[in-house]
Amino acid sequence: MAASDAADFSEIRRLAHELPAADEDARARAAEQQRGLAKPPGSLGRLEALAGWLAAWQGKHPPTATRPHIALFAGNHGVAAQGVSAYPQSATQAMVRTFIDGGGAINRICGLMDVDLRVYEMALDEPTRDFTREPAMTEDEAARAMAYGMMAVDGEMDLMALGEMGIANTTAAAALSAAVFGGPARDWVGPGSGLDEAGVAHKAEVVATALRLHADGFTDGLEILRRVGGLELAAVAGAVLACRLARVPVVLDGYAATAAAATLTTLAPGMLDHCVVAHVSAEPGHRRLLDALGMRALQDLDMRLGEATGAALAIPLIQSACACHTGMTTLDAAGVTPLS
Ligand SMILES: Cc1cc2ncn([C@H]3O[C@H](COP(=O)(O)O)[C@@H](O)[C@H]3O)c2cc1C
Ligand SMILES: O=C(O)c1cccnc1
Repeated sequence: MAASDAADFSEIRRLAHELPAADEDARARAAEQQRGLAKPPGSLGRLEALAGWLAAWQGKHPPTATRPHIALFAGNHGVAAQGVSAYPQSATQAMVRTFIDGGGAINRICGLMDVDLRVYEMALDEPTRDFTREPAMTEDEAARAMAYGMMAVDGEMDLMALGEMGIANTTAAAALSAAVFGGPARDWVGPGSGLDEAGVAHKAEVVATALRLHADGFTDGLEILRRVGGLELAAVAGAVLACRLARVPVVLDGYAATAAAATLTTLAPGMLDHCVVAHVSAEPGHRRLLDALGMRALQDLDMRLGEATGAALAIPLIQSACACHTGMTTLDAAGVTPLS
């Protein structure tokens, strides 16, 4: 899909109404196969459901997880000027350089497995506008950022993990979550990369100011994303949409990535059914957001880093689900039958 195909909101809204549904036949075949494997039924717990989920959203049985891909989008935020992060905006660029040099946590995790990690730097010297004063992006900027995220997706990959890097983006995540699901700003903010209590209270004020300013403009998820999101968050949302269209199941990272994806839920029912959330972040808003979305994370590791680290850790879990599903012997072949 070319960026120009989706570079305005009306086209993106149209795409959201043409989403492929799950392949229930593939899911049923997966469930059938699970029943015969050499283990007590249900004993692999959520790994069994993961195999069915992969089959349903890839539209094939058996499912595969041999070509996983990680897209890490980086962008800068004008709202950083409000003093909402423990780190300066320049840390975004410094960390992108670190990822390219191979020294980030995400690089070390990826080094343990065969996964394609790509870092997408989005005009770091042109931050979004401060959304306590005006919308972070114009429609054109937001739609282009979404289209950029869409271009990270192709039908060759069989699993896509999505993450972000952008100083102040947990402030944007809080504003996005509050705009989509309601509730006071203080319910959605947390320390992010390391604010103290006074810092978190100030961050809540900043988010509350933005929510008041934009309240009348929150007409749907795309307007929410444009007003209080960010470039890398719009790219995550675009990639989620493109993965659905390309039949690539998605692993979302932590709070920021999930909040970006959550904006799409206003566009069509079941919008995130092809996604799993890799881990529940220690950033407190993430748990609240998962409850609001009705999603349960795969892991709870007290991590609060972002940069796709949680999503990367979920890849071997999903590969394990697939390996058991496709490679185990059957109860019959093992000569095992239950007593009754
Ligand atoms: C050195 C460093 C590495 C990071 N890797 C991810 N993040 C994470 O922290 C940022 C969000 O936190 P806040 O909203 O408090 O700025 C994002 O860039 C996120 O990916 C990092 C942050 C820092 C400082
Ligand atoms: O969960 C996240 O996405 C997160 C948490 C803290 C800092 N940056 C990102």
